[in-house]
Amino acid sequence: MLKIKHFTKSYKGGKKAVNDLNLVVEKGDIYGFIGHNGAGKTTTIRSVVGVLDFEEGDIEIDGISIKKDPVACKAVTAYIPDNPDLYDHLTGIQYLNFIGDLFSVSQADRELLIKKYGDAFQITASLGDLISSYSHGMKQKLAIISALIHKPKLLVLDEPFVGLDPKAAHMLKTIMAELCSNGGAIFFSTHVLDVAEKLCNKIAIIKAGQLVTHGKTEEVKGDNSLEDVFLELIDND
Ligand SMILES: Nc1ncnc2c1ncn2[C@@H]1O[C@H](COP(=O)(O)OP(=O)(O)OP(=O)(O)O)[C@@H](O)[C@H]1O
Repeated sequence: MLKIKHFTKSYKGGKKAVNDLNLVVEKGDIYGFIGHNGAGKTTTIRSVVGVLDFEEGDIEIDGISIKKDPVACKAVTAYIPDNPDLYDHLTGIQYLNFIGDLFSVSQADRELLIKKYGDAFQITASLGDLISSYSHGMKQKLAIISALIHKPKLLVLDEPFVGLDPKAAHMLKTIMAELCSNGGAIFFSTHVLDVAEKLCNKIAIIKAGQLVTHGKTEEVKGDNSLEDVFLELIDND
C-alpha cells in the first residue's frame, strides 16, 4: 500500500533530514514510526502525503508514484497532521461537507459516516458551531472525522494521540484497528511507546534521519518492552 524507496530529504542549507529510508506498509498494517525529536518523522510523513517535495528516492501509494501522479495518490490517502490547521470561518459540518465534496463522497455515505464518527467522538452537537470556537482536541476530532469520511486506503497520522482526551484516544485506537481489519493501512508517528507496542503490528525506529530497525513489533522488541529497545537503540552511537 505504501512503499518508501531510498527516500532522502534535505532542507535548504541544511544537512540531510532523512537519508536513504526504505519502508513498506502493507494492507492491514498498523505501522508505528518512532524516533526522538528531530529524527525525521514529520519530514517523512509530509513527503508521503505529498505536502513536501524531495530530491532522492521515490514514494509509491497503491502502486502509484507520488512524484508522477500526486493527485491519484492523494485520492486514496488521508492525512492528519499533528496540529490540524482547519478553516476557522467554517462550521464543523461545512468543513466536513467541503472534504466530502473534494473526495466525491455520496450524500448517503456522508450522512451515515458523519453521524457515526461524530457520535463516536461526541462532537455531533458542536458541528453547527464555527471551527474558531473549537478547542484543540475538538479540532483534532474534526480532522479525524474528515479523514475517515472518504474511506481512505492509507491513513497517515502525525502524533494522533496528542491533545485527545482518554475516551477519544481509545475510540481512535478502535477505529484504527477497524480500518486495518477491513483492508486499509495505517502509518503513524508517535512518542507514546506503550500505545505503539499494543496497537502496531509493525514498528520502525528512526534516529537522526536513518532507520535503525524495522519489522514486526514482536521481532523488534523481542522479550523486552518497546521502551527498553527504543532507549537502547537511541542511546547507542
Ligand atoms: N522547514 C525546515 N527547515 C529546515 N530544517 C527543518 C525543517 N523542518 C525540519 N527540519 C529539520 O529536519 C530534521 C527532522 O525534523 P522533523 O520535523 O522531521 O523531525 P521529527 O522526528 O518529526 O521531530 P518531532 O518528534 O520533534 O516532531 C530536524 O533536524 C529539523 O531541524
